Amino acid sequence: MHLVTAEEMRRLDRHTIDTIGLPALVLMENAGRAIAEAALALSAQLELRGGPARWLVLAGKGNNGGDGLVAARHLCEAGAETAVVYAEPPERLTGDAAVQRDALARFGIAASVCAPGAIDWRAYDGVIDALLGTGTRGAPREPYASLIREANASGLPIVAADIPSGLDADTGAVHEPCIRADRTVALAFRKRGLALHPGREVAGDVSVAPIGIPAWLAETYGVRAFHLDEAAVRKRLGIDPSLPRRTDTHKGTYGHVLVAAGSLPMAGAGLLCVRAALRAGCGLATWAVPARLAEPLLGRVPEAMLAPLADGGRGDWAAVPAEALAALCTGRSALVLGPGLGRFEGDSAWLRRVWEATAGVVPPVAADAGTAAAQAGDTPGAAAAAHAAAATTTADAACAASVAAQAGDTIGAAAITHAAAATARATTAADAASAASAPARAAANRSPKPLPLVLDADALNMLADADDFAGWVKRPAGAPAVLTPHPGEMARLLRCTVPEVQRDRIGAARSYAEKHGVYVVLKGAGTVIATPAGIAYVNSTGNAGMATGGSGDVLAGIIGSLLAQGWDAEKAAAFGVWWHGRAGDRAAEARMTTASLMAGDIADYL
Ligand SMILES: NC(=O)C1=CN([C@@H]2O[C@H](COP(=O)(O)OP(=O)(O)OC[C@H]3O[C@@H](n4cnc5c(N)ncnc54)[C@H](OP(=O)(O)O)[C@@H]3O)[C@@H](O)[C@H]2O)[C@@H](O)CC1
Ligand SMILES: [K+]
Repeated sequence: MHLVTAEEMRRLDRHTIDTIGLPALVLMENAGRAIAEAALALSAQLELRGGPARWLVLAGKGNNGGDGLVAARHLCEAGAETAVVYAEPPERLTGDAAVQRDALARFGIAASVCAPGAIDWRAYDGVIDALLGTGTRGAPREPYASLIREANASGLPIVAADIPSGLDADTGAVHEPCIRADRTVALAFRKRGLALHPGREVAGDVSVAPIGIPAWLAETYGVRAFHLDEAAVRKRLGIDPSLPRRTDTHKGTYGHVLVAAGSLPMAGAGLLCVRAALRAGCGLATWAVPARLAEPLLGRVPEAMLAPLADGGRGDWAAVPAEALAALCTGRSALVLGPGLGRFEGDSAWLRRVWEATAGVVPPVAADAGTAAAQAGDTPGAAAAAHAAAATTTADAACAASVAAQAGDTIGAAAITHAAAATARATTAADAASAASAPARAAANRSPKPLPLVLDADALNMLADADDFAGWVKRPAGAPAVLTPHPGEMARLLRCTVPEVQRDRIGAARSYAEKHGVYVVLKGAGTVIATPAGIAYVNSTGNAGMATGGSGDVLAGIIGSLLAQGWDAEKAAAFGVWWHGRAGDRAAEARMTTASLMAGDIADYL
């Protein structure tokens, strides 16, 4: 379940050898035996030409090579025809690998030193790659490089010892050349590079073989990265993926998510997000949209409630005051903000107001009455009143009034009626503002209730453009923020390049999460979830068919829904990602090709 770096692995090895007292040769013996067993299991599945399986072991000069030599002995003992090719003259092997070299010679196993083009690959049924392991630095040099290329070109099944040779064990970067394995037997712990893209694509089926290094040692040494598979979901996160429910529950038990998403050109993003939220189990979902979208969207998701926000007839968010949205948060248990939102003038400051309102902060009342009304909006009525005060048309004021009415805020509704009437009488906005400001000021004395927040898509771009983000209020424990960037958005947030993000995805997500006290879901093959405490998960589910428009909107809806159900952010983000990928896999299985997958299918297979 743990994912280790090469350096962490070295420390765990050393502790086992020096402190626990297990000789390194015992670990190597266990490693080699596990590799041989994986090879034999593979031969049993292959259609061999009658006789015993013929295995070729490619051995490097380090301990990875030593593992391969042990595997050769065990294969031989099990009756397989086995040969060894050393990448370098065997005299260069030292320490435990040299012990294995000598034992192998006494066993009578055929061994030779590689020479370009000398191997007749047709004489074998499979290859054990024991050339390079966690001691690799940079791209394989000659003669390793040629051996790797030839092995790949042979078309033979390859079992890699620990990692495919040429893979960066820490980052998942694939050097040129790199072994393309059918199976990888990870020794003691899965190396990070086996879980991260593109490394996991060259590793084939990965199994983890215990070799004598105790699993608990990883905790002792502070290993804080995890492979997110079903075992981790059950054991580490403590979640039963069937999400059983008690019978004596009702819709109020499962939270109420507010989704603020969609604009005229991207209304579908909101549709996908809110549908996914409902499929992910929240009791109620309200979909806040620019008012112009409300009518065309009526009935599209009958299970969700629509909350139109006065938009000056634009169909986007540019004219929707942050306070009007913040006001809708009252009585809701999580907010998802971003899918299909679009960008507009001053949107970073707009986002800050939503951020602070959902973190439970009331901005200081400004001197100007109109601004005060706009900023004090911590209850539906007050904010809607502020909105009405700012409204220049009767229609907008009426829309704001309906928000207040929906929220059941009678003071606010009265203020709005007043403000709307003022607007209708074509008096100035200042008149309307003063009508609204009294209840707004009264409301300012009541603190808004904080709630969890999911930021996706353009909300992340707004955040990236906020030069003052480091100074934004820290979120209280019950109101975490989960950010769901793709690599481009992550690069904008970190102010670096996409290749820099992709080179170290765990490092990128983790550094941002720790620095800003947020949860980061860095999307892409092997989605990384990082917590403010420095824990990271690398997801194992999902497929390339999910690289399609709307897939991220579905994920944001799932995570928001789980947060609304009261899950803590680490569980909501990690399980949400795993579930999203799992649903994508199930949806892909139902089609002829992953290429046919659409984001809506993912929501349907939750
Ligand atoms: N107790 C333990 O430690 C256990 C370890 N175990 C096993 O040991 C593995 C780690 O072993 P390791 O540390 O010896 O390193 P390994 O990967 O075999 O290679 C190092 C050699 O490669 C060379 N080399 C480096 N880069 C290169 C390049 N680009 N191109 C070409 N050559 C390159 C480098 O030579 P140098 O450059 O230093 O001259 C050095 O000689 C680990 O993955 C697991 O399989 C298990 O048995 C369990 C117990
Ligand atoms: K290897």
